[in-house]
Amino acid sequence: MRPNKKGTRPRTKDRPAYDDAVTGRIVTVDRGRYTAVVDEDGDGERVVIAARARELRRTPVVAGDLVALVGDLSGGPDALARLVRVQERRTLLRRSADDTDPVERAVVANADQLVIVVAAANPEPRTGFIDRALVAAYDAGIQPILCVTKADLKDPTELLDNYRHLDLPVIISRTATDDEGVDSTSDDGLSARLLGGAVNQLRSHLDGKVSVLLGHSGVGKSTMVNALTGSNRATGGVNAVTGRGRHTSSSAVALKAGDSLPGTWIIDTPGIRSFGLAHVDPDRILQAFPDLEPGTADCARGCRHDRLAVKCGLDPWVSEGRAGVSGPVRLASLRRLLGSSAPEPKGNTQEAKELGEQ
Ligand SMILES: Nc1nc2c(ncn2[C@@H]2O[C@H](COP(=O)(O)OP(=O)(O)OP(=O)(O)O)[C@@H](O)[C@H]2O)c(=O)[nH]1
Ligand SMILES: [Zn+2]
Repeated sequence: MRPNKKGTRPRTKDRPAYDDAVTGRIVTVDRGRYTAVVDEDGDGERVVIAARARELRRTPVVAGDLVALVGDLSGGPDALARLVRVQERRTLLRRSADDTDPVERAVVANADQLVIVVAAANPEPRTGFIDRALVAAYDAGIQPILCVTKADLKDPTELLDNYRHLDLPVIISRTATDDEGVDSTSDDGLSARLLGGAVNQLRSHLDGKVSVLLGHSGVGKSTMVNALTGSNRATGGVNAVTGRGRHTSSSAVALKAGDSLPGTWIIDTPGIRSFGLAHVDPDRILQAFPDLEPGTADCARGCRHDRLAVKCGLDPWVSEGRAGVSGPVRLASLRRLLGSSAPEPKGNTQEAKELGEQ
């Protein structure tokens, strides 16, 4: 019998088409296991654990990714599905380990917003950290939002002066003493009563969107996340499985916010404290400083605008006050970022490493 050529040929050359695949959203990745939500906001919403198909071995899959799943999609305790495809990403937040590391790492896929959380005091806010996060957000095409916590400890006006020129929504949070407050508990079990108005303001920014929260340890991030997601966590479902209580790795975790529109996700990034920017083009860094950018019009061609630049147009731009009172601080910040993404002059490697910690 002659073999039927057509019938034995695989559906595509290298891999089957998986017509029966179901779409899931990755909520976290832990030691080769991918936790996804399928039938999101539907009656059959459930958590499915999957392993990556062999042909995807080299493709990074991160929180926020939309993926195709086949196999056992029941969501039962021992069920293991197979992750066979990653959908094209709308956005991809990336970092490199430090500014000298050319390997870029995917952090979160398909985020709409990056909420940069800093405390007004305790710990002291670092503009270097905010600036790095802004560059990473702009580079990824993600809208940044600045959330300043602990405004009860210190007035954040001076900090915020640095960012007045940016199209940057700012939310100022603090504790409340009266019944306007929302009680919340941090992941370490410390309780705080946050000003309800600030929590609601942040909530309205997050509604219907996928938002990444980024902040140093101790700024009050988990207190805020729990204030936003609390009621939903308590009812179980997705968060009973993906809540940080059971989560041991330091990778990003997507959480559903309680009482919010469908499609609202908060992605917490417990292990990420700094953003190396080795992967970002210096021109993109400059774009994160729209208060300074026009000052480069008079630069010589090829000017790097960094601390070694001669006759850089940014120097008169700032000294003439055209970038406002915060101009000198902003220029110093820009130059730190440019200096560390550009090829380092010899002998400065240590400094670049330290700046990576900012
Ligand atoms: N004064 C004041 N304290 C706050 C505020 N928000 C949170 N805290 C307290 O700050 C401490 C740290 O808060 P966490 O929510 O644990 O901070 P975190 O950013 O999640 O820190 P890690 O869990 O280490 O990542 C806790 O004692 C909170 O109760 C605030 O607005 N004002
Ligand atoms: Zn210049």
